[in-house]
Amino acid sequence: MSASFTLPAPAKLNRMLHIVGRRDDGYHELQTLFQIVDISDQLTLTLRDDGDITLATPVNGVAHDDNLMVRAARLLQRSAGTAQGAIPRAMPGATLTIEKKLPMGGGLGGGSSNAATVLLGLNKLWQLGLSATALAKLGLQLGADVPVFIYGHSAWAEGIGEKLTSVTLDTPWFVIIHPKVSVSTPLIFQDPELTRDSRPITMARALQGGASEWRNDCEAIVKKRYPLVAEALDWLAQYAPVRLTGTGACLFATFESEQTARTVAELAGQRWPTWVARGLNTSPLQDALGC
Ligand SMILES: C[C@](O)(CO)[C@H](O)COP(=O)(O)OP(=O)(O)OC[C@H]1O[C@@H](n2ccc(N)nc2=O)[C@H](O)[C@@H]1O
Ligand SMILES: Nc1ncnc2c1ncn2[C@@H]1O[C@H](COP(=O)(O)OP(=O)(O)OP(=O)(O)O)[C@@H](O)[C@H]1O
Repeated sequence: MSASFTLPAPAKLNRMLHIVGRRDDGYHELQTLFQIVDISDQLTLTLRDDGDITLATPVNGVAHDDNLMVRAARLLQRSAGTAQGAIPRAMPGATLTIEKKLPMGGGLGGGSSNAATVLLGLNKLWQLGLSATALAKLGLQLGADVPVFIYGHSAWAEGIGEKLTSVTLDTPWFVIIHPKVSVSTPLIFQDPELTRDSRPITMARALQGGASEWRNDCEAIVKKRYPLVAEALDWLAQYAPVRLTGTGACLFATFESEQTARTVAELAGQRWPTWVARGLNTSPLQDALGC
């Protein structure tokens, strides 16, 4: 057994996001198209036999025990160590390191993706043999976006983002910019002016796209509360159709040509942190794990 894995934790974009209701527990019912893109954090998971879970590379602003990587590892350890019907057993541990490239709280799902990579990677490193379904169920306890990274495919999502159907999307080039402001997901979802009553549509209709369907219902309120997002969006919209991903703050513009994307990214890069990314239909994580 290999004692160490280095694995990617890619970003996602919400190509569209509609809010169709609110549950009694405050969580929102969504309809969204997730697409994984080819920019990633890089994680290394190394086996240790003393049972400890340690993150050796602290992430700025996130306490060790709150880090979604550490929480994912401990959750898996607890759950596998006390599996129903099995004799409780001593579990191995892991040292985790991360090379963080994705912005935090940007709507690119970085934290959720880190958690998914830890769950899939340690499942293999610890030879647990848990199914993707079991790992996605565990992951959902950590964040609404974890399951899509566990399955690792473009997906139509409903519920709070956990009812996933694999789909195949076009794979354009994206220019992603971070308007240098942090948007709080809970605050946007609590905002009294948020649109929560979009009419549910079918997956087939969503896949046909079109300007009125491929919108993000969080966008108007995020623009209103965060003028820096509005400014960046209006700037980028000069060049191509632009949308917010998740609850922001990141914005993405869609291009058919890599060269045009790179030209616009160069201009954007003079004002904001900017990435050029290609849309994918399968995640580089699943490719690396040979799933
Ligand atoms: C907006 C999206 O990025 C779309 O992909 C996700 O749904 C957010 O996923 P996430 O960051 O993993 O969110 P979580 O950590 O699960 O939730 C953060 C907070 O956002 C709110 N929240 C989140 C997801 C959802 N469907 N409804 C909500 O109301 C809840 O107040 C929650 O406390
Ligand atoms: N490993 C981690 N990487 C990033 N954020 C983490 C991590 N662990 C915990 N967090 C916390 O989670 C918060 C959300 O981070 P994340 O990068 O997932 O946001 P996001 O891109 O907006 O995600 P989403 O699109 O799912 O809303 C961060 O502000 C941070 O406090």
